[in-house]
Amino acid sequence: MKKLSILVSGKGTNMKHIIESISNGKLSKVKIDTVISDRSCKAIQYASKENITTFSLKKTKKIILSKEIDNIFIKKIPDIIVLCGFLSILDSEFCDKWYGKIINIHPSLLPKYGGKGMYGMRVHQKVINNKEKISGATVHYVTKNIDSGNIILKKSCNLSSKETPISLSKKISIIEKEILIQYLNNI
Ligand SMILES: Nc1nc2c(c(=O)[nH]1)N[C@@H](CN(C=O)c1ccc(C(=O)N[C@@H](CCC(=O)O)C(=O)O)cc1)CN2
Ligand SMILES: NCC(=O)N[C@@H]1O[C@H](COP(=O)([O-])[O-])[C@@H](O)[C@H]1O
Repeated sequence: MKKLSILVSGKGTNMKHIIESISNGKLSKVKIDTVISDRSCKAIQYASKENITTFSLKKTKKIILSKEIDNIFIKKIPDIIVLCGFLSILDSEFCDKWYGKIINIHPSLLPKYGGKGMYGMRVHQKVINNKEKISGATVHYVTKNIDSGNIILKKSCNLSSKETPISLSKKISIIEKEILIQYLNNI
C-alpha cells in the first residue's frame, strides 16, 4: 500500500476524487497519509473532517514553505506526493530531493499553457483566447522548472465553437480525475 501525501491550496476537487475513489474501491493501491496546504482552504477542512492528518501551512517564501513541507516528510515519509491545485512554487532543492515521487496534475496539454501564472481558469481563458481546437490535462513529474517535468500521462478534449472557460474547466476536470486515478492505479 503506497502512502500518499496530497498538497492543496483551494477547493480540493481532485483530492476529494482520490478520497472517494479509495472509499469506493476504484483506487486500491494507495492510502492518504497527509494533506498539506499552503493556506487556509476548503480542501484542508474537508480532509480534516475525513480524519486525515492535515497540516495547514502559511503561504511564504518558497524556500521556507518547501522546508516546512520537507520537515513533515522527514517524520511521515510519503511514497507519492500529489499536487492537487497546489499554487505555491516549490524550491529547487525540495524538487531535486523528491524527484520521481512528486507529481502534478495540470489543466492543459503541456508543454503548452504551463508555467508561472498558468493555473486554474487562467489556463482555460488563454486556450480559448488563442482559439485552440483542443485542450486537456497532463500528469507530470515535478521539477524546479514549473510544469516542465517529464510527462507521465495526458488526455485531450475538443473545444466547441461556443466553448467558455467554465465549460472547458468542467470538461478538463473530468479528464484530470480520469488520468489521476489511472496513474495512481498503475504505480
Ligand atoms: N517547482 C515547482 N513548483 C510547482 C510546480 C512545478 O511544476 N514545479 N507545479 C505547480 C502547479 N501549477 C500548475 O500546474 C502552478 C501553480 C501555481 C502557479 C503560479 O503562477 N502561482 C502564483 C501564485 C498563486 C497563488 O499563490 O495564489 C505565483 O507563483 O506567482 C503556476 C503553476 C505547483 N508548484
Ligand atoms: N496549475 C495547477 C492548476 O491549475 N490546478 C487546477 O486547479 C483546479 C482547482 O483545484 P482545487 O479544486 O483544488 O481548488 C484543478 O482542477 C486544476 O485544474
